[in-house]
Amino acid sequence: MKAIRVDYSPNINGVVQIPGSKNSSLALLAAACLSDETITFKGIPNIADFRVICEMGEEVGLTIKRDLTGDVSIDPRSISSTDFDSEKSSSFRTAYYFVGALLAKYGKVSVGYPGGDNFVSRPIDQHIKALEMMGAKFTYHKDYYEVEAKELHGATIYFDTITSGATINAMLAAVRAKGKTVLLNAARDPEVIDTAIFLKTIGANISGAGTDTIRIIGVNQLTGGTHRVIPDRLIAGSFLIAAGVAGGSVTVTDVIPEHLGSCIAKLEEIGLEIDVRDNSVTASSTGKLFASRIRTGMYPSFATDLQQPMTTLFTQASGKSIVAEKIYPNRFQHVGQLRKMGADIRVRSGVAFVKGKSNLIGTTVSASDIRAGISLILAGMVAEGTTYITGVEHIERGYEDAVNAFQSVGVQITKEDINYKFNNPFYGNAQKGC
Ligand SMILES: CC(=O)N[C@H]1[C@@H](OP(=O)(O)OP(=O)(O)OC[C@H]2O[C@@H](n3ccc(=O)[nH]c3=O)[C@H](O)[C@@H]2O)O[C@H](CO)[C@@H](O)[C@@H]1O
Ligand SMILES: C=C(OP(=O)(O)O)C(=O)O
Repeated sequence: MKAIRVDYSPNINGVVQIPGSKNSSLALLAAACLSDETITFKGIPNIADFRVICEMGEEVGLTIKRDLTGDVSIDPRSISSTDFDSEKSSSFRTAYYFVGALLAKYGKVSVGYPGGDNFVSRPIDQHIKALEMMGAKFTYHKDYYEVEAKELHGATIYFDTITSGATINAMLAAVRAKGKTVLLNAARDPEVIDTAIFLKTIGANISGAGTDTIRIIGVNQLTGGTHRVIPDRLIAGSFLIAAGVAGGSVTVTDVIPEHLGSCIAKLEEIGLEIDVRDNSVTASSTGKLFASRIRTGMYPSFATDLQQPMTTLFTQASGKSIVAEKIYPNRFQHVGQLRKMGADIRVRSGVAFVKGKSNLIGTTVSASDIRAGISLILAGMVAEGTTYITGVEHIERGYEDAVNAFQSVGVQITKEDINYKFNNPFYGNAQKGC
């Protein structure tokens, strides 16, 4: 079994170059299929989700190639089928974007049910509602669903809840649909804007992305083009939080600081010194960490994907902190693992009450999802002794090389095969039973 090993690493220091955003990349890879020519993307991270999309795409004739410079080219002209393998398409979250992107052109798409990080409930009713209002018909099977539309038409769609996924999916479907689509109560996330900017580059008629009303007028043809993916604000935020947990100073470069607004403001409140430049942000500890509260929300509110690393930071702040998780009220799988390391956290009805400062102790813990994994790496940096984190495959869905990135700021971290350690009495620190 692979595990990430983290040894006590106080006072981290260094610079991390932030890669392209996973969440934008997942939307863009599907959006490219709307084109009638070849698309080139710069900055798509080589994460597990990308690799599975390449495999899934290859099976239906969708050619996705990465060249030696890291650029990814996609040629949608060779698509010969729109029946995606259900197992592969269920191994990540966003296979549903291929429905939105391919439906107008091909009239029928089948994919597996969405996978990705499991927060108990992640409905897709707003995706279904939007596509049905545009004329799509869903048929549900045990492991996959089929979506058909003789002709997709524009519609005025009001989202009952703000959702980045359904906003992007409806936008993809509307680009080649007949007539005008208006999306009301749309998500304003940077990834929505990035997808819209790319689509406009290749000829889509979209206005209003970044506001809560997006208008799309369907077009018949889209050209090729080149687009650079926006930087991953969630990786950047996690490294800034890391400086608070371990102490020291971390600079994240190649970022769009505006995307980190709520995170930066919170870190300042908690006691970190933040220096914002044109395309970099530095977080430095001041030796003080104040207890605080966060309430997650859709952009520009505090991102749910930074809630888990922030919870680790609160374990190191003296006093009582409160974490209200409003997007995924069950996104607290990391809490049990942090408690195993000595954290004092209670969860009630979607709210975590964190009492700090706790002296954490290294042990074997398990990452249930990407950000839970990151929160455990951060905890391992200040825990006494050694922490082993299993569930590495979850972390690798979102990070190309988390170990290398954390090493670059001085964290003592490696990826190891831990089976032999469990069976070897000389490795007393590696405990079983995660
Ligand atoms: C690949 C990707 O981009 N993943 C991100 C995306 O997920 P994802 O796109 O799945 O999340 P959404 O923005 O859609 O979800 C926001 C909220 O809307 C709810 N909802 C969503 C769709 C729907 O049909 N019905 C519904 O009720 C969700 O349960 C959640 O409470 O945004 C989440 C919220 O910022 C992030 O945690 C994920 O990292
Ligand atoms: C929840 C996440 O990812 P996904 O939506 O891909 O499962 C995440 O990136 O934290």
